[in-house]
Amino acid sequence: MQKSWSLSRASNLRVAVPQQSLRRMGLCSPGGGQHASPVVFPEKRGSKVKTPSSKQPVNPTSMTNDDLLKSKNDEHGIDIIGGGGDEKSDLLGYVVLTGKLFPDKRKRSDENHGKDRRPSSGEATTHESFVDAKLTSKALVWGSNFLALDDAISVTYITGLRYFTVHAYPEKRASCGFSYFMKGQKRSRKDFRFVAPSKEEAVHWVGGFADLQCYVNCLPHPVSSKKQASSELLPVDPPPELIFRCKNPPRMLVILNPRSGRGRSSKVFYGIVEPIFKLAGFQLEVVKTTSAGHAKELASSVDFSTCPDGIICVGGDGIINEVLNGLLSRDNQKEGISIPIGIIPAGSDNSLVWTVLGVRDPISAALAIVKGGLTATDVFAVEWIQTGAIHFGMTVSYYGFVSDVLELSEKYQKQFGPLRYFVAGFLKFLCMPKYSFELEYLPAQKEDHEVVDMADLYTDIMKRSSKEGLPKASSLSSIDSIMTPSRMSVGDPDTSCGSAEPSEYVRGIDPKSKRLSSGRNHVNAEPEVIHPPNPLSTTPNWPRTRSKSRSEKGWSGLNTTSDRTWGNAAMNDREDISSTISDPGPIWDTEPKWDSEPNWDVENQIELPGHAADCLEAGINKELIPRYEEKWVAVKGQYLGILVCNHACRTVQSSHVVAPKAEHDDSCMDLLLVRGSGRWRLLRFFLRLQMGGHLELPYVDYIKVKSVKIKPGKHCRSGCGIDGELFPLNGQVVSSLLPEQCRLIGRTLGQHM
Ligand SMILES: Nc1ncnc2c1ncn2[C@@H]1O[C@H](COP(=O)(O)OP(=O)(O)OP(=O)(O)O)[C@@H](O)[C@H]1O
Repeated sequence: MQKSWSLSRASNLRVAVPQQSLRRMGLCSPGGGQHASPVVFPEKRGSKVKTPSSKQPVNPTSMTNDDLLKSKNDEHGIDIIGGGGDEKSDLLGYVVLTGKLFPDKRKRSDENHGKDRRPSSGEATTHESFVDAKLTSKALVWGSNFLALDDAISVTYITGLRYFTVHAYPEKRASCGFSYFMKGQKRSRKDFRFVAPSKEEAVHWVGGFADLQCYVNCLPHPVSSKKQASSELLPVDPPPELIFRCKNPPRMLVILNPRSGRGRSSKVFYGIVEPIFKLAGFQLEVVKTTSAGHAKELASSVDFSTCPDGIICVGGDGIINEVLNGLLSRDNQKEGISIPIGIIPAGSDNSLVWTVLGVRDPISAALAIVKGGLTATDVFAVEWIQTGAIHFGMTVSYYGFVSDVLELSEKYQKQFGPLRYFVAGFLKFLCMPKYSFELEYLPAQKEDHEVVDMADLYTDIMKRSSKEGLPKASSLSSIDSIMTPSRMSVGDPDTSCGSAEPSEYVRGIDPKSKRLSSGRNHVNAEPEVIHPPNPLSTTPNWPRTRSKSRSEKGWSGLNTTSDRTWGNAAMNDREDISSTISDPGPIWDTEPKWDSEPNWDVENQIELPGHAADCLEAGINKELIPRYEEKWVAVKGQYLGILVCNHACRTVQSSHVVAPKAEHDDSCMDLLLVRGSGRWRLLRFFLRLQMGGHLELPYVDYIKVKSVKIKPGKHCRSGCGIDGELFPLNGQVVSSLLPEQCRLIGRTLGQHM
């Protein structure tokens, strides 16, 4: 009877356990999770460990919260108090184990000495001293107390004793108003020690935690270990792995950037994070980087058998980017991208882990890693068309003002640390140049899946990047060496030798050029021009007037205007008008600034791959060349900024996001265009960004795209920032997603079960 319960319990658990890294979820005993606990205990006394009732497993989705609470109260008299009872019952999941426990709140001096401290009379010897306790798939509930398993790291149990300790990092409760100031240090360690009515029941409780993938640190009984030392003939406790279905301790490589966060990353790791990993039984090999590029080198060459469970990056977004590029520069890139990446935020900017997993403090990040699970995340590649160099990223690539700030901020790294972006931003703001770009983008639409064969792209880009080697990731601290030609490294995008032709990768994205490259260069002229901002148009300076712009709003889905439904179109219109008063003016009300540059079209002709020649050959009026078969949209002009976001890009300083509709795994990138020039526009943009209203500005376009090609105007000097790394932008780059996603370790806290 009891055994069959064990079996059903195990199978229930298997259903309940989320799809965590299977490698990480390997079980100690040979049978893995397939067998029942070898330990069978008779039911005992009034405080027996109860088998789940016929109602169980409790399916919280099929019961109302009231039902759930009522049934719990009826069965065991468990009183969940503290407000938000409904909320807590939602958190309970299904019941794994019920029984009695005595919460031992006294400080233990004998904790690690293995003495089975007998509760003093009146403490726990009587049945009444124990409280009802319940272990569910999501929480441990005892009396009126509640511990979410998401907050629990591990359980320590000394074999043969009847108490055990649950180690946890619950959130500190901040009195209202103070929570803001507690950001980043909301959790602290708490050890909960429980005495079970008997040793057998203690084992059962600990086994329940093990079943729920909580690491069990099982220590030998000190007496038996002493005896064992003195005589091999004396019986010893059975090895813990025979009792508990513990998960194998994960083995990982830690790459720590000691320069991150103004040098605080070592403190963060050794002082805060490492103890958590130790408690959770992790086996870590820690390597501190010695220079920029070291992390990439490590990731490109590490033997995965030494860190089968992943690589943990301690630092900012820069170190993660290095690791990603290192993994993708390996011979076996598919294996490289499949290696899970854990992130401990310890740098000045940690947008990736903050946005994707919702954690921004090191303790929560470590908890997310301990809890496991994987979060698939898109990876984008930026390719320099002329050189063929490729750099990968997971957060954002940007051009214009922001990349200039990134460049200038390098100068102030030592003086100002994380504030350097603000200082550089202010200085750049005072002497702001004009940025002109030509860009083409492929809006994300259903049909795009048919047009773009991402698998081909992937094979191609992987083959090429493997053969040619990826460019060296350049840190902020080595911006000078990137920007100064004489000091450029071989792998840098700008110096790599390559064909001036767009690569196969680019052709793959652009079916037109793919066709041309394979000699099939006929044009299927369509009867209708659906794309007024045709870059090949002989009519200069579109869009010129407000009325034209308005009419453009009627196009279906292929232009920036219609894509503004992500913003607020009505608001845009109002903003358009108001902005003419205070602004230099919306782009369609005044001559666009780029119009004032003489001979823009002569100097900055858009050279669509093969397209112009094709048109001329065919003798077709360029104005009438339809482009919608490819669905690429081409625009050009002055842009304060171009941001191609892979996820929402939450900034550490504010709770607002740059790209509100972006998802890290939606196979799309979100293109943000801040049109025009001038300080006032820029200031308005940043102010509205702080309030989350930047998309409503009339000069901001927001488009979901599959791919973007960006080329700086002739007199435009702008870099290309990728996840905080800066590269020169001399010539066209194309940004697209890889079909393979990388895997971040952890899930948004609270979504583990
Ligand atoms: N030991 C090292 N010495 C100097 N630079 C390093 C070292 N290790 C890594 N780097 C470089 O430091 C850069 C920044 O790293 P990271 O993003 O981890 O920290 P950060 O504090 O967020 O810094 P930043 O804000 O400059 O990005 C990376 O681009 C990386 O190439």
